[in-house]
Amino acid sequence: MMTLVAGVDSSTQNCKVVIREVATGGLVRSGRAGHPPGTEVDPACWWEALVAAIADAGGIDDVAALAIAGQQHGLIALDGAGHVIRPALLWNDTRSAAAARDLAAEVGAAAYARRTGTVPVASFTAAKLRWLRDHEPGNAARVAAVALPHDWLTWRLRGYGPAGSAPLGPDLDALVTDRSDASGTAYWNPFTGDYDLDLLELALGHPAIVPRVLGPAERAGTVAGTVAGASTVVGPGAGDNAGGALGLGAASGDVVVSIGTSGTVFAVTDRPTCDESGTVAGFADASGLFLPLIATLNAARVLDAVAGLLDVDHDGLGRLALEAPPGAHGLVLQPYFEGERTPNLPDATATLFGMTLAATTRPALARAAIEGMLCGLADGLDAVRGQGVASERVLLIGGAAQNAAVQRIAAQTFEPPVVVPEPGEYVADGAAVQAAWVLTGSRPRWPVSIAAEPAPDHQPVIRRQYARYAIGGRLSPPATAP
Ligand SMILES: Nc1ncnc2c1ncn2[C@@H]1O[C@H](COP(=O)(O)OP(=O)(O)O)[C@@H](O)[C@H]1O
Ligand SMILES: O=C(CO)[C@@H](O)[C@H](O)COP(=O)(O)O
Repeated sequence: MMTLVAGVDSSTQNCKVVIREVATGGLVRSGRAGHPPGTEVDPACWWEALVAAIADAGGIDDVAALAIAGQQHGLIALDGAGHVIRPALLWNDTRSAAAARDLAAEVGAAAYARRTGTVPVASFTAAKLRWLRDHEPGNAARVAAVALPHDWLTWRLRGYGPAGSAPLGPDLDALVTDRSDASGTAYWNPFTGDYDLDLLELALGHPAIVPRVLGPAERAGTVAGTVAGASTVVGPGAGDNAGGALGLGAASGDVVVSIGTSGTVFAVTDRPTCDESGTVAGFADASGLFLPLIATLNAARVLDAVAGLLDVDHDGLGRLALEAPPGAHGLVLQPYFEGERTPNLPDATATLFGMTLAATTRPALARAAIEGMLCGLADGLDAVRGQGVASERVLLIGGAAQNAAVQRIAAQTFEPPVVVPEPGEYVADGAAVQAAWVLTGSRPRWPVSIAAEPAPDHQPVIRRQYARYAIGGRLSPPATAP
């Protein structure tokens, strides 16, 4: 009989479940369910989506182990009885920008980076705790424990929750997490592997329980009968980007560029990084190593918005974009629709530059949208490379990576060769890899095939034009002059 494992990606827009065979990695079943929009979400919606996505995947009664990866940084504040105090503040909620600046100023940016590998920006959990202390002191005073989305879902799945609504009750000491998600809190130290609880207290104003950090293949427990039998082993889970790296089996020389709700650029390294400018976050990965990363707030949804404006679907947007030449006749979209995190401009809005009569066409706008989104990621790639990370190839994943025009324009924007793994849910796959690792004690190396390798076609005009309109300065000089 096949031994099956499940991996979950509780991402910003959806919950996705894959069920794979341990021996081969073959996909057996999958499911998904939607999440509500917005940057403030009741975690109960994520629990409902998890239950629905598991049901959509045919249930997990025949699954031997499961792990949950999820969107990073989101603040789930719990009271002493295990109740969620207020809707979670997500990674892309920028109301905590001033709180992040305050924390960085109080500790000193360089000292903060040396203690956590990161300098606070609005996305990080510590900044959200400080915002809570400053704006909702009554709620802040009630905080007994702080969890991230994947920690809380893992706790719920194991049977914990508010008294009366969960079989094992509100045991806050049973909360667990992993290194990768702990490293996104800005109160965990990737150099020592310990929490820096003075920083949590500085942010929140008082101590709180934090999830115990498990190793990459440590058991979190078992499912206690809510959606499955009692024998399904549960892994520690991971932040979604670390999950993606695990699912791809990213190795030295691979830089992953993910174009989902967030845009991210990251690589697995054997040494932690410490960027005192705060551009590159010095995260941990899900295999015991490290994950230097930059994230942008404006990625696939830039294309969703411009496709909507042009009244075309994603393929139509791609077709239009390829009708315009590289550089889109000088039209540049600086795509800060949601503010921006890299560069750190939380209050910015999007701007269209270079409008001439020749450039004011549907094809030029479609291309400018794709180029602008990719230029933000290319600047991030330079910053990651600036931390000494090798970049022999770019692995392009995430919803928008399936778009043929995005693939082709990526090969015109990034300098390293671009490869596109076969369409898949690599974050959920990484969680499934972890589940198999926890179950068997050895990390599986399931094959990942490459679906496309767009021909190298670097077009310096794209980044040169974009850089002309940069606000907040370039993140770092390009690796070679355009
Ligand atoms: N062919 C496509 N071209 C461009 N964008 C796409 C395409 N397919 C999906 N998307 C977009 O990708 C996003 C979802 O990507 P995904 O990586 O699943 O995101 P997340 O994990 O952040 O929820 C959505 O905004 C969706 O509209
Ligand atoms: O904030 C970050 C990484 O630091 C984001 O990457 C979130 O983890 C959300 O990811 P998606 O939902 O876009 O996959």
